[in-house]
Amino acid sequence: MDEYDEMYGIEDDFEQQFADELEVMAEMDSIEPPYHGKVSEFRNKKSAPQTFEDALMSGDLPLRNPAADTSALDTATAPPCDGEESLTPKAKRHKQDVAKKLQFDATQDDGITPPSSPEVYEKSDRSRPAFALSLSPDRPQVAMTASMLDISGLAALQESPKRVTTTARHAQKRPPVMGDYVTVTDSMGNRVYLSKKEEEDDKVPDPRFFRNSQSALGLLAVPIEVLKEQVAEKFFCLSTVFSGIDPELLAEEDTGEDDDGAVDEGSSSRLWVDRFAPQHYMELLSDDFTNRCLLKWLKLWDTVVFGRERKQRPAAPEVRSNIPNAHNQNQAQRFKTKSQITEEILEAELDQHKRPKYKVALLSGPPGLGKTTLAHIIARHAGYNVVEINASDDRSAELFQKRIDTATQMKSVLGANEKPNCLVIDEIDGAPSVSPTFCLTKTLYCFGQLSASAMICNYAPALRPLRQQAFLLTFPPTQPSRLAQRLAEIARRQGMKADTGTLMALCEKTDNDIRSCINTLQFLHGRGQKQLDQRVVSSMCVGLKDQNKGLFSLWQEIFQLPRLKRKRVGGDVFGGLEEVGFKEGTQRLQHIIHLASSNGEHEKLTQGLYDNFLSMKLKDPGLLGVCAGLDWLCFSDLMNEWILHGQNYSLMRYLPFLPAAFHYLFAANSVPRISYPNSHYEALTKTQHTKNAIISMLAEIPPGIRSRICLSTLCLDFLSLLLELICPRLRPVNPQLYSAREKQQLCELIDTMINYNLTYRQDRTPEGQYTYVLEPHVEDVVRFPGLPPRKQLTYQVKQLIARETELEKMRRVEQAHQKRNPQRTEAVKGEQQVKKSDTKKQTSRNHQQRLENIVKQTVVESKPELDFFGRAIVPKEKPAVTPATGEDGKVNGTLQIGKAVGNSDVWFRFNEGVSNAVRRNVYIRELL
Ligand SMILES: Nc1ncnc2c1ncn2[C@@H]1O[C@H](COP(=O)(O)OP(=O)(O)OP(=O)(O)O)[C@@H](O)[C@H]1O
Repeated sequence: MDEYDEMYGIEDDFEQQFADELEVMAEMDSIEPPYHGKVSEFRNKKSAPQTFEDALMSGDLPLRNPAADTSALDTATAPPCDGEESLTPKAKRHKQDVAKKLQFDATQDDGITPPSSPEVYEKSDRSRPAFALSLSPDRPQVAMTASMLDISGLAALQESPKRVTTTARHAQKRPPVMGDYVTVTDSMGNRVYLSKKEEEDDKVPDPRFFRNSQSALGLLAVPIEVLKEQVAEKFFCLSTVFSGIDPELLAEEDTGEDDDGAVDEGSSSRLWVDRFAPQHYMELLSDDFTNRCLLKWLKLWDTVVFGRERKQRPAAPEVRSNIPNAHNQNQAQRFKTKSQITEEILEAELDQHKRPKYKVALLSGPPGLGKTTLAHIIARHAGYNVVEINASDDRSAELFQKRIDTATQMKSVLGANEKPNCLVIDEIDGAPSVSPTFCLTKTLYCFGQLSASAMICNYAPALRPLRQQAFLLTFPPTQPSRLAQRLAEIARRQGMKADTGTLMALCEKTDNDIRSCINTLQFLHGRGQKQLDQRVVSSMCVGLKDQNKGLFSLWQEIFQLPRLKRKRVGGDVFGGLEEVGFKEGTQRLQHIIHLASSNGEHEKLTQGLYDNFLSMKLKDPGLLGVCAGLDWLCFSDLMNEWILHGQNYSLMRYLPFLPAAFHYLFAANSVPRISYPNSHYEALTKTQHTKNAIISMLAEIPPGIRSRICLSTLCLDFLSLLLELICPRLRPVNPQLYSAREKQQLCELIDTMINYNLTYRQDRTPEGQYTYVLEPHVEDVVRFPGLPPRKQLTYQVKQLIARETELEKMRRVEQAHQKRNPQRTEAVKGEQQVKKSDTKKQTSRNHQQRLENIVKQTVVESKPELDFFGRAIVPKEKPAVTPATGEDGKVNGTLQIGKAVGNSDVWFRFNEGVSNAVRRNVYIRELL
């Protein structure tokens, strides 16, 4: 308890307050040998009395094993010495007790209180530190081990390599303003503060002890570094247990030294892929062109992100000077390298905001080539803060979108991360299917000026829309020589011996997968394999991530003999297995089965085999191979059916044998030309189309007929005959000109067509010609494509049939309607007639009015009738009729024009002129 506490009567209840924490920390450390005591045990244990001389001696004594030397220090109270390791926290003593028990009389029984701080963390061969403590010049100087003075955390200093001296000269009544100090209370209760002075020491102090003693808050009994190491060790032990690597062997490995002779303990437990991961651009193994392109694309953002103007690329003068004329310039333009073209595209395509046209870069390629590593290194290299999202982690589109928004719209404002973000979306092919397309497409338009984005994926069809908007970079395989060189370096640093040939074989085995190669090396090293040879590598079963080849390469491998064995196999497709020998044959079989099973797309694979096997170069005049292949296809089809019907998926293991059989039947030396299989899709579409046509035809057939035909009967027996029936010989003239027999034939045709729900519909060909097609289009069901129909009706006949069919349908509908509702029909008929007559009257009235007007306006000039010689003819006497004169004395027009015009039921108007219209004789009686 210090002065402050004494003044205010505050009890030092640290132990009570933090008892639980101390307990937990003590338990955590209790597993560490050799101290197993818990805090509670220490609390209950009374420290053995220790004389000051003892303490002095123990401080000056060379370090001993406390177990062996129990006399010097009680095990419970003694600080851990070299040769022992204890992380167990010891009970913290009340400072007051310590102070009170601290006697400077050598004869006093009350010894120095054992240190409360247990921080002895690791084995050390450092000499035990000691303090020279002088209270006052007139008192004898005393030297004591730090372990004896456990005051205010001083105990921690005991492990410090630095020697700390406190002298009475520095004894002050108040705590010194500067520097560290020790508080000392004598038996009289006087408290003084002693400044601490460090003695020179050659050894560099371990920062963790230093920190713990001086700047730590004392919240942790064990420094965080030690805890981290312990966690790392435990994690490593667990990971090795799960991965099957003997931890003891790896422990051995951990003690091994690299060429520098020093081993970083933390790094020994790490995976080699992490340990030897490249840190700089120059350490990348990926193709230089790809690296440069990505860097260049990222640098395009510099103008908007960092405000740096882009340097204009100087023209290549030497190239130009070498080109004498325009023709050669054109040639040079034409023969630009791929890198030149891509770089020019990258330079040219900036939008109006000076941003690259493609806002995202999409890196694709087989696994383990270092795509993610490249994205990280390039982004860091270009001055960005890398924000990585693993798209396969977020299975919902919303979450994925949220993460992207956070990464693109937020920016760290603290510390070293105060840089613009570069969003790296790893495994984008594993994102929820809608996410990549929609979320990212959306994001592309929202991209602020602070973000660029790189996406890493393998191959996924879901990414097709995204590919159109992204700067695409396809990773070529890593060069085996470069990879082997890197592997050799890693092996050398780990003390493994491996020649280049072996490492090249490893590269080939893993398809140049960096991750797989390094992991294999570590695995072999962990098993104690310090010398690698080809035999070891070839006998290894190397696990590869996503090792499935594309369908095309798979078909190619099936139809092509492996390169090494080509000469020996020859062209005999049946004798291949015998000739190459059982072993090689088995290997090929295994290889193809493995490829087919890892691909998983059995259906598509089989379709490819089916579509392509006949176009292979076969030396098989008897077609025995073809028959065998078809047998295998049937077998596979049946198997598939059984699997799906019976849900017996254990049979699926037999499916990859079909590709293996095809390999032995049809594989040849030449490179096969494989086309993507679409016959199945075409057949499926056609079947669907045909079914739809038949179903729509059957749907409208009257029940009386429908009951006698079903789908299969219609297709197999009936339809071809029906199509013959509906093509009678009809003259392409007006049906009114048909003879009675022809009319009868037409009636029957219309009847048949309606009964089988067939008609002709006008259509337009792509060339723009009008034509009539049968509706539903059932002709395709029974006719082979490309063959002309046996009988063909003319356009006019089809038009006639279509029209008559429609009319007949309407008539039938009306009849049916009438039959169903005769009274209502009568009433409607009556109404219609009344309406008709009304309309007629109305019409005639209108006409009458118009005619009357015309008649009124007509001025009939009465000219005297003249004879041949121009003499007036005297009219014969007529019966005396009172001339109907109007009130105005004019002669009535009706009388003069006659009844025919004014009051007749029939009237016409004559239009002068010429007409080419078809003329017909119309009798008045027909009009009445
Ligand atoms: N030049 C190199 N030297 C050593 N190790 C490397 C090198 N390049 C990559 N690696 C290591 O290889 C491993 C695979 O790299 P990375 O994850 O970048 O590949 P990837 O192409 O993204 O693979 P995936 O498609 O499976 O995600 C990483 O652990 C990385 O540390």
